[in-house]
Amino acid sequence: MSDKKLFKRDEIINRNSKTDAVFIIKNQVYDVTKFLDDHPGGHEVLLNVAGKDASEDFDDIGHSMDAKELMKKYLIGDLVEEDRVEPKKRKFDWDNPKTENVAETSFTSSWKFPIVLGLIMTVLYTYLFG
Ligand code: HEM
Repeated sequence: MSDKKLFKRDEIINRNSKTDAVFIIKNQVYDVTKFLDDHPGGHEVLLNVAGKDASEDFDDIGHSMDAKELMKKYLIGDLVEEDRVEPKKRKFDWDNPKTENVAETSFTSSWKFPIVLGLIMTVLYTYLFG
């Protein structure tokens, strides 16, 4: 445990083989290469998520407390601060708000138009018939 490392998500993507199987669960990095043959759920499920974030898959199974205790043995480190995500949330690029740059709509199609039109009509009505 003393040699815990910090990893970037990019460093893990290619670690998805039988001889090097690493995945992420809740921002922590696990090397399960030596566990593949011993996993009660089989090695295939682990290889399927190797190189990826397995948080949801791990939770979906509803692993026991024993399993959660056992996983500590395979913990090799954490994700670097900027690659972490809030638990239960999918990774989303909040740092790139360019999509918010929506062009200004024309005045006639905006919500202000009917209000202004209504005001003009009211003033006109009062002026003519009031
Ligand atoms: C280091 C990480 C993991 C450890 C230590 C671990 C450990 C275990 C253990 C001890 C069991 C027996 C049942 C239990 O005690 O809950 C189990 C079952 C299972 N695990 Fe994992 N597991 C890990 C990761 C995963 C991941 C990432 C997946 C899915 C992608 C997965 C899928 C399964 C499945 C399908 C079963 C069989 C459930 C059943 O037969 O009902 N496991 N695992």
